[in-house]
Amino acid sequence: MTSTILQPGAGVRGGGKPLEICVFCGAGRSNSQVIVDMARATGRLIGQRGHRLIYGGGGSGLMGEVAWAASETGATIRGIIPRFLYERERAIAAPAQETHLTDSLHRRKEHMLRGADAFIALPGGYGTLDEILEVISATYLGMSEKPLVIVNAEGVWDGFISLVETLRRFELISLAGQPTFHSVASPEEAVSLVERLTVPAT
Ligand SMILES: C/C(=C\CNc1ncnc2c1ncn2[C@@H]1O[C@H](COP(=O)(O)O)[C@@H](O)[C@H]1O)CO
Repeated sequence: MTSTILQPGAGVRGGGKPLEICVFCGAGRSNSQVIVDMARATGRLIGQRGHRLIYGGGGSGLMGEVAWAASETGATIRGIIPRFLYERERAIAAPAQETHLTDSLHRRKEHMLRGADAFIALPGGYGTLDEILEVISATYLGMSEKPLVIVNAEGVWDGFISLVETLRRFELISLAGQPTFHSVASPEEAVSLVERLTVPAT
């Protein structure tokens, strides 16, 4: 995908190029303040470092937290949401953004995968898990080289990471090829890693 060159004066701290960072996370809010804070920190960092947010378009739950924090720090936002979820996930309560309505969850994922330079996954439920697996599958099958960084806040992804390790140990997942995802402990590490691993097309 292509990314826009920054105008003079605008932009990414440290002189890098702005990235389209797609954040996957729960539509629910979580009962953990640590997780909510990490969602907000992720959105804030994306804005503070001059990147753009792509996300699921919701205005509530962790999705809403990421989007509002990104918006408050000046990020441009693209929300991609299926029509049937628009009301249920309170897209009306989301910050100003370019909203892209799709006909299905499948089309939403296609847009996210095509439009982003990199992916950050926060805690979430089935939907987040599904999005993580979509990116991992594309990387595993050699169809994508875009990095996926999982923020393992409160150890919510421990079970998933351990399952992948087990599948590798039994050689049910190939050990060859590039890693299909990275796991970090904090939003700061996630955004820094994404910046390091991503070379947007010019
Ligand atoms: C059983 C699995 C996936 C099936 N479920 C979903 N697939 C795709 N997207 C979904 C699914 N359930 C909810 N969503 C949407 O994803 C966003 C995050 O949801 P979360 O469940 O809170 O993480 C949200 O917009 C959901 O509506 C596993 O393969």
